[in-house]
Amino acid sequence: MAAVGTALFIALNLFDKRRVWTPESDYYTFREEEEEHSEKQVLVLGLDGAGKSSVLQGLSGAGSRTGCRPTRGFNFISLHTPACQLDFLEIGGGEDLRMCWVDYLRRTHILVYVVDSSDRGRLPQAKDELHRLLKADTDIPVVVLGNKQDKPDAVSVPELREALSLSSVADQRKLFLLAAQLESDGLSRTCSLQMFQDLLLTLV
Ligand SMILES: Nc1nc2c(ncn2[C@@H]2O[C@H](COP(=O)(O)OP(=O)(O)OP(=O)(O)O)[C@@H](O)[C@H]2O)c(=O)[nH]1
Ligand SMILES: [Mg+2]
Repeated sequence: MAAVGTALFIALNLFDKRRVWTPESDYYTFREEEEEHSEKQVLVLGLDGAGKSSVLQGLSGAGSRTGCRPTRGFNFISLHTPACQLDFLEIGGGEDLRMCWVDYLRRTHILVYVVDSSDRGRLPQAKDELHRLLKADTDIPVVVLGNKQDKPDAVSVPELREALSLSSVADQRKLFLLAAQLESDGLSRTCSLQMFQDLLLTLV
């Protein structure tokens, strides 16, 4: 049991520090620069039903947003761009999963936080969860997507800024608020997914 525990610890340590073990020598550290250019992690969070999976589906070009089921655990897609590979990790927004969100900030280059702009009753909760994340990591660039702008009861972008208390966020923080609506064919009008992707590439 102890051996398994030790092996697991070493494996986690190696993964975390990006090192490999060579039998004849000490740890060999990967050339970090090389890695940094190739893969960037984008963490996609937000309350359940906000539209995280739909965004990923749109980005992957999989088409219709209809048919997304609630994410019970994780959802992962990779986008290959000329500049780098963007690895998107969505963690489901259910109450049980929100507790582990902060644990994933550490290995992330950008946080995308999706909000259902039409779910007025849960905007205070969306705000609290967002600020919990902002407090847990004070550096990571954040893109807030005010989603479902197509719905008649959706709050406007200035209202969303107010409801999420974004003006209270420190000036030096890289924080963007974009309006989004994912059409049922997977395209977005107010915030084109291409524009969103381009923004992410400027932030990594
Ligand atoms: N009208 C409208 N509906 C949307 C939009 N984006 C997503 N939806 C719908 O909202 C519902 C929830 O979307 P999901 O993408 O599954 O939400 P999620 O954030 O991944 O939810 P969890 O995985 O449960 O955390 C689905 O029925 C989508 O079709 C949008 O822009 N407009
Ligand atoms: Mg989902």
